[in-house]
Amino acid sequence: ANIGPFMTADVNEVAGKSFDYIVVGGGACGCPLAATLSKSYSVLLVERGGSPYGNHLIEDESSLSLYSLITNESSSFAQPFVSEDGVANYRGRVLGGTTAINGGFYSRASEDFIERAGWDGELVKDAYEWVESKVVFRPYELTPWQSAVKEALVEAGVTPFNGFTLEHVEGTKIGGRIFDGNRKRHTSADLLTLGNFERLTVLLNATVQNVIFQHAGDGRGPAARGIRFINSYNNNSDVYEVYLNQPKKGGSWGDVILSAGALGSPQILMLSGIGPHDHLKQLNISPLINTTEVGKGIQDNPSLAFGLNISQALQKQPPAGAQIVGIANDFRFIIGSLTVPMSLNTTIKIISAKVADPLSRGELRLNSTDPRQNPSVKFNYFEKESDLDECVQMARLIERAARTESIEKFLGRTQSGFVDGGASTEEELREYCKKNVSTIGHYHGGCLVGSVVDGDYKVFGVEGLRVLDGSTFLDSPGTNPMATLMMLGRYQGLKMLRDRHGDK
Ligand SMILES: Cc1cc2nc3c(=O)[nH]c(=O)nc-3n(C[C@H](O)[C@H](O)[C@H](O)COP(=O)(O)OP(=O)(O)OC[C@H]3O[C@@H](n4cnc5c(N)ncnc54)[C@H](O)[C@@H]3O)c2cc1C
Repeated sequence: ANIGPFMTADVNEVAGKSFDYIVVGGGACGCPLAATLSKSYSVLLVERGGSPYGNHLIEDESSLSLYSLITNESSSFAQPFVSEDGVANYRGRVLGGTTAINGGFYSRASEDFIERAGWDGELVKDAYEWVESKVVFRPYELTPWQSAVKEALVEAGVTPFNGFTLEHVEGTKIGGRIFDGNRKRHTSADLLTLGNFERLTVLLNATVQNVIFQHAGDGRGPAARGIRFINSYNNNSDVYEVYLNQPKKGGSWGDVILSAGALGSPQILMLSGIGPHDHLKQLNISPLINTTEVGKGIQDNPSLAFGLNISQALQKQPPAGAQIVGIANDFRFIIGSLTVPMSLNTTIKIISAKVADPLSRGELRLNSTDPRQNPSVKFNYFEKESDLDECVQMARLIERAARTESIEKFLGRTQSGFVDGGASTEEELREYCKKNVSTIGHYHGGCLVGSVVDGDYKVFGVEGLRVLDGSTFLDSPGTNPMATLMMLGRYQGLKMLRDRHGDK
């Protein structure tokens, strides 16, 4: 259902063909990028998963996170992975990427983030608005629970109350959502409908293995000329290729752009021979460029989830995302509440929060040369002592919010604290953080701007290859990242069109 004329899952329709641009990964960033480039050029978007359309586990807010009860590593649309730290996590494996499985809360980056990134403020604004015109909705009515959460956050000192805003401002706010008024999820895949159908091809169920390079021999680095991919879901070893179009006389080549996410893009670079050579040698991958920084700097925001003590009647309420979020303690903590599944027909209400700017960073390495398998990731939560100090303060904020009158009145019960009645000691909370650190999926980094890619997201040392997704971020933007990732796909697509038109 709803599969556009430009989508196919038949490899034979595209194998051996050439396109002006090849985008790898149809997630938050890849879809708006492919749609934008298709205005003037032929574009192939290759996605390892299937279509999100017609899948109620993706589309219905009342199925939020139900996938966590039924996933498997090799085929489900939410691919589970456990980091070496022992924390369970997910990555989208479907057109729409992680926007098809996330909490759906939408918030722009701060002006400060945009300035530090060196982006053009006007173009950023246009790009956000383009995204918002299609997939972002304002919750006109708060659910009774989210109303209580709003009161509780204000009572806990997360002030001022800012009403509805898409901006990253201190205090408590009603934010945008990718769930519409009928509680139906929209994903970044909807942005493809803003592209030019004549020039856009989307290939589903195809996992990209590596980039094909040509050695120009003119003193410049090797140049990307296409990609190799395999079928995601059958076990045959057939490998297919597609190529970049040869430019017309005097013209320039297009690019291969990796938008496979913080785990996928460093993985494909390494499988293409771009990474730390000593590591690639262990897997018998022929080295191309010794970029030791690939896979480095990957990071996740340490989070805590506090399960509220609720009645059996409330446990029957369906899953639901957040409408309210608090930005607390001088932007250091992001706090909100979700209703998440415990079993197929019961839910629990959690207050969860993340440390917004942790200092600890980790590393991604390959486990195998099979691109269908998860790479191994270690986030090194709390490697830096200050992140643990932050976690303790965040735990106290959560306890304070959980023990407000607003929450107790709504739930009709007194809430305890993380460790005891809510008066846990510093030492107890430190131990608690170490043992119970969790994630809200905002992991990023692995192909950082400045070390793996330049300011135009071009991979250092080679021609015609870019990375554009969360793997390029040093920090998670704003309240949460998807808004800025979708914006960036549009923004960078427009810049690439301008730069190339300028060439002509
Ligand atoms: C549980 C959870 C809840 C979240 N909640 C929110 C929220 O409420 N608000 C918010 O702003 N953010 C949220 N996020 C984060 C946000 O969704 C992600 O940061 C964002 O989607 C990442 O975008 P991306 O483009 O980097 O990667 P993705 O969106 O993950 O896209 C990568 C795409 O590449 C594809 N791919 C990977 N490897 C290959 C390959 N080899 N070949 C072909 N295709 C490939 C994948 O299948 C995927 O479609 C959440 C994340 C999680 C996990």
